[in-house]
Amino acid sequence: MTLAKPAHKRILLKLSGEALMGDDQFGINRATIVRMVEEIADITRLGVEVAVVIGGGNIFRGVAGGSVGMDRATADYMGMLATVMNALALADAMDKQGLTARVMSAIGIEQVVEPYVRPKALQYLEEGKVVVFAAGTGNPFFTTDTAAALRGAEIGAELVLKATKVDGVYTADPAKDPTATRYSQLTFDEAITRNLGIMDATAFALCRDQRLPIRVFSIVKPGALKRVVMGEDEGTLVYA
Ligand SMILES: Nc1ncnc2c1ncn2[C@@H]1O[C@H](COP(=O)(O)OP(=O)(O)O)[C@@H](O)[C@H]1O
Ligand SMILES: O=c1ccn([C@@H]2O[C@H](COP(=O)(O)OP(=O)(O)O)[C@@H](O)[C@H]2O)c(=O)[nH]1
Repeated sequence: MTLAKPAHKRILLKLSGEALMGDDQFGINRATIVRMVEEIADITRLGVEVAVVIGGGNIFRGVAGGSVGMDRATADYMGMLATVMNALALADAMDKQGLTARVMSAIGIEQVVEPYVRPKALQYLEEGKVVVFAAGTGNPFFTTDTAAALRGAEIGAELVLKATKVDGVYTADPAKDPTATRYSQLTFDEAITRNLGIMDATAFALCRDQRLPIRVFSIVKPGALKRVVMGEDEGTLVYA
């Protein structure tokens, strides 16, 4: 008997901060993070090299009231710091479950986490460690979705996996339009011209130019991550 092999060798997983909240209003839900790490551990056991870009919406939303009227760039740096907190929580949960995780930050914060250095990140991945990219792109006016596209391209990932609360890309925001239907696949140009709000246009454009496909899938659905990695039809594929 031959064991099924994963369809991808190296992937970039984007976890939104909101994915860490579980059913809470904001912050990090321990049970949710543990379940997510179990799913990641499952795919690393298949030999898949995993890098993660983590969002910050869960923490940032809790303090966003204080950012009203603030300079946009300053608020964005607060958002980036929120992603660092999530990255530390995620890496801690990974270590507790027997994975070796390394956090790399796009902004200098050496006493807390090591800086992002591309060759070092590649080395960690080759060694089977999970690399968690914190602080997004390190620049205000960007999102962690764009950071996922950027880091995905830099590390030569075969696929960007965007784990969200919805199970794919819909014709309209399913949270607002109950008649919206899900695409099983669509091109980047279609996603951009139809202004489908699931990811920002900068992220889509970067992936399109680098011919780096994205699969949007549900983080809530057990086993979905593994099915995506095995090449099964799950969520929505966005391709060049
Ligand atoms: N066309 C669309 N298809 C699917 N989801 C969409 C679409 N437009 C907007 N969304 C919204 O995008 C969100 C998923 O993105 P995610 O990155 O997880 O959230 P956030 O950016 O708020 O952290 C969903 O909550 C969904 O309501
Ligand atoms: O390259 C980046 C990535 C993130 N952010 C800030 O960090 C916040 C949290 O990131 P994001 O909203 O992408 O997180 P998610 O929605 O995935 O939880 C954003 O709102 C931005 O303010 C930023 O300024 N530059």
